[in-house]
Amino acid sequence: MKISFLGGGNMAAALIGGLTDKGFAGGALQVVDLQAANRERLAERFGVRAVETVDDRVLGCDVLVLAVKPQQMKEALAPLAGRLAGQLVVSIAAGLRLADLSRWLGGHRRLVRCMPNTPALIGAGVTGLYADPAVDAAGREAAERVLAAVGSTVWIADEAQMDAVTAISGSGPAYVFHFIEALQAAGQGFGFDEHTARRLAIDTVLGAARLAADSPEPAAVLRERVTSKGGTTEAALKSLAAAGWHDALVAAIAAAEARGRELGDQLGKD
Ligand SMILES: NC(=O)C1=CN([C@@H]2O[C@H](COP(=O)(O)OP(=O)(O)OC[C@H]3O[C@@H](n4cnc5c(N)ncnc54)[C@H](OP(=O)(O)O)[C@@H]3O)[C@@H](O)[C@H]2O)C=CC1
Ligand SMILES: O=C(O)[C@@H]1CCC=N1
Repeated sequence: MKISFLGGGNMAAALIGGLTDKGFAGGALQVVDLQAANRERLAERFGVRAVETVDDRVLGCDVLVLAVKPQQMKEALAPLAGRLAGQLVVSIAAGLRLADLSRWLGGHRRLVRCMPNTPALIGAGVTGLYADPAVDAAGREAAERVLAAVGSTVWIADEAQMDAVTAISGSGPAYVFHFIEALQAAGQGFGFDEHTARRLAIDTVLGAARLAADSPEPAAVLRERVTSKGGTTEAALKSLAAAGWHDALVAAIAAAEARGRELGDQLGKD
């Protein structure tokens, strides 16, 4: 399968890294990016062909992944309008709706909207996918093959819910990294050196996530098992509750979802 990427930034690099790790040959992958530094890094690291503008070789792919920022998409797609035929187009852009992408592409309908996340780089991503009803089973399978190579996949029945996927799992790694930062900073505040504090923080998150993934029990039960009556965890959780931590996190995720819808509304007007 030949895959071209329009945009070679953070997320494209994560996907390309994950795909080459999984045995996709760098020679079957191409990237278009405006930044020479990105092109050089991707070509050197993964052996992909990296070019500044779309050419016939880029268009001669089976799957074209749209990986520019939502605000850059309309302009980036202009040179492609009317030049696509059988290629499956997979957009990873937050907010942008298939109807708008299709219009900007001159009516192309072999379109799948998906939302991966950066752990794709190590094959540990999760991606939500939604296909235009015009996409056949082979098109859905091709999209799934690309994204399943870099983690788990979930098909979403209603395109409107893609903004919620974006808010939970697309942006989600940032919330977890923020949590790790706080755990590590607290450790360093207690006088641990950076390495020790980092290990304590990261291995805690890793272990807890693996336990949650392997356990048939809900996270709430696992949390209660850590929380001895009158103990240290109870003290910490009371402090978090007093600070409104749970509600703040839920509100933050709602803000991300709303921003996705807003991007779709604003950018789709053009
Ligand atoms: N980062 C993440 O965790 C995730 C991101 N996404 C989505 O992925 C997309 C890319 O995000 P991200 O990788 O973070 O963004 P980046 O800004 O890192 O990457 C986008 C790249 O595309 C380049 N570019 C802009 N216009 C064009 C063009 N016309 N032709 C070719 N290349 C172009 C940009 O160059 P320049 O810098 O000059 O503009 C930049 O290097 C977004 O739509 C985002 O919503 C989805 C899931 C997770
Ligand atoms: O922050 C963003 O808009 C993108 C989409 C999901 C993760 N990063």
